[in-house]
Amino acid sequence: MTSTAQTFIKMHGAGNDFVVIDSRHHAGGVMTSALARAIGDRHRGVGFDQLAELRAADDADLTLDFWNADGSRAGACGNATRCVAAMVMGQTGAQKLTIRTARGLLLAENRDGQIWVNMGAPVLDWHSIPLAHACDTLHLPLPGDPAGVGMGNPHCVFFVADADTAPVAEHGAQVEHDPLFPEATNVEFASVVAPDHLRLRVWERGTGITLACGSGACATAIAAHLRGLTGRQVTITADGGALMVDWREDGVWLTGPVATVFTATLAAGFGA
Ligand SMILES: N[C@H](CCC[C@H](N)C(=O)O)C(=O)O
Repeated sequence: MTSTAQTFIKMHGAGNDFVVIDSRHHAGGVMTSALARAIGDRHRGVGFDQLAELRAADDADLTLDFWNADGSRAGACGNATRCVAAMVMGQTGAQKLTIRTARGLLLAENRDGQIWVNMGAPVLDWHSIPLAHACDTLHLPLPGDPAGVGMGNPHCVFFVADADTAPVAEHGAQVEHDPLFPEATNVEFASVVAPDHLRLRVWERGTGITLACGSGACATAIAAHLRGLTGRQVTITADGGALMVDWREDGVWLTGPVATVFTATLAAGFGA
């Protein structure tokens, strides 16, 4: 891939930014951890919170794989899924898409121009989040009484009086690698604005502070509802914009703004 120029699309969903690479014509895809890390370098590469690679799928409209800026893989990325779904729907005119991801088959729907993605059922058992040992996942044995929720990736959600003053960088970096999370974790700091409105700031595993996180918004909405703080439909005000989460019987639906920034080509030999 490094000998021929590689085209990519820069997109963001509520400021959570992505490099999207369309490898549907390359069986198996082209991305590697080292190349993702090189592209993800905001000084020497392009920069992104996640890189999303599209690949062909036998049993779905497309396959999506996600990488973090440090070159690690992410099992889920709600905002990139929304962005890619909007892009492909724009190309083909499809109103619905099935998307194969590491967490299973997801459904995206265009409802009056708004792209919704069903992120699947939340994971609430300790073993599958995964946690290192059995515990009450709604009240993890950590200072600050966070909740643990899996959305195809692990989330540790702290409810705080005011998310705006939460020590996201310091506390987030520390909790990300707490031994309770054998695969590390994304970390959310949320405060309740109203029974249908949360304020959220996020520290993402493998990336750091981001302006929004779709799976984090879903995990936060689930934890808030299970703790009796909110209903099943919430608006989540992240630093980069507002996301909406609707926990229905068939899964956790997510929507929010989508933007295409530019299309460009990596210089031949980049990352070699
Ligand atoms: N921004 C993404 C989540 C990335 C999660 C990733 N940092 C991980 O390692 O799980 C989202 O919109 O859901």
